[in-house]
Amino acid sequence: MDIAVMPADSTPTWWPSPAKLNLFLHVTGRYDNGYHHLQSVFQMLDQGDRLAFEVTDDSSITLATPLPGVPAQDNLVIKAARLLQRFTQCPQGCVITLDKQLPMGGGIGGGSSNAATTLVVLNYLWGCGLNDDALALLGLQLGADVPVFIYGNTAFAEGVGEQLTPITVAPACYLVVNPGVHVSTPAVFSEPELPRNTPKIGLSDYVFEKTHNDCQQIVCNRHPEVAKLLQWLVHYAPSRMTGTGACVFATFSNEDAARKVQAKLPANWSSFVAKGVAQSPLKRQLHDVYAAPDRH
Ligand SMILES: C[C@](O)(CO)[C@H](O)COP(=O)(O)OP(=O)(O)OC[C@H]1O[C@@H](n2ccc(N)nc2=O)[C@H](O)[C@@H]1O
Ligand SMILES: Nc1ncnc2c1ncn2[C@@H]1O[C@H](COP(=O)(O)OP(=O)(O)OP(=O)(O)O)[C@@H](O)[C@H]1O
Repeated sequence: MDIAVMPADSTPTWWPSPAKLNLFLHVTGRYDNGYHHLQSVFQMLDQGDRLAFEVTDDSSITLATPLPGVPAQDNLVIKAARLLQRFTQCPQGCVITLDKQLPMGGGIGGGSSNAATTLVVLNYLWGCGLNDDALALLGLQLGADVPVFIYGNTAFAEGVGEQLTPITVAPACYLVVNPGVHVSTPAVFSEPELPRNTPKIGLSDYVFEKTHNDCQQIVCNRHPEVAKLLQWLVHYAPSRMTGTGACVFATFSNEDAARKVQAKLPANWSSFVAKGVAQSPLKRQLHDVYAAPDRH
């Protein structure tokens, strides 16, 4: 899989829905409701899915491009649109087109990012007038990873992943590889052997080499293909699993180096190369739209 750079000027208007990586993931505790207290760096990427929205005068919300295996009412895009419509009592509806490029359930945030793009863009197109804080609170109802895509910054995260502070990390190009196994996020977080008391670090202490992913060992034990992929990749570059997997990323200083290793990958592992960005392409496009002199 090779993901094309998302165009910002094609017709219909496509809106980016970028992927993220968890550069590290420490589980530092557990809340009474079963959710875990995490520390992480969310790295925004310049690659991802894209969505288009056609506003309708009636209140119907339709997804023109259903995802195989995901009923429309469970699709986070539909859930996000309905949530915003209900919360703002918006009388309008929409037809949504989702161009799915990212592997699903890979720990790269596909569904959460789709939900965030839907909230951000419909807020604009429907003229709801909510600010990012309000949208992030709404998004949190859909998933712990939605707020970071609303704000759209590479960020140090705490809480369940919703307490976000922008962070500057070294520029890098990532080879993201999908080992092709499905890892259930709730299953990883309910594992008795999951380390749950990693000492907290400060934002300024973050160094890739001094951090880790607390979920990685458990996923490697349960899914040998992930362990095999990591062993293969670390031979070429610093590598780690993202989120609760199953995707793994290797870190390079430039695109050429990443593409050289991508060319050597065994054929059974799909992959894409992406640059780390400080601000998500969604936020950049939105900024341009709001800044345009002829916007209505
Ligand atoms: C692990 C990460 O991928 C890191 O980016 C995310 O925090 C997961 O975010 P997400 O997929 O949006 O997660 P949610 O849909 O909110 O939760 C899925 C499941 O993961 C577990 N979960 C999630 C986040 C968290 N801080 N603690 C948890 O224990 C819960 O069992 C929950 O039922
Ligand atoms: N628009 C969507 N895109 C992808 N998955 C969706 C979507 N809507 C609902 N889902 C469901 O959510 C599940 C998780 O998908 P997703 O791609 O968000 O996982 P992920 O990359 O592991 O996310 P995270 O890193 O946030 O945990 C899918 O298996 C699918 O059943």
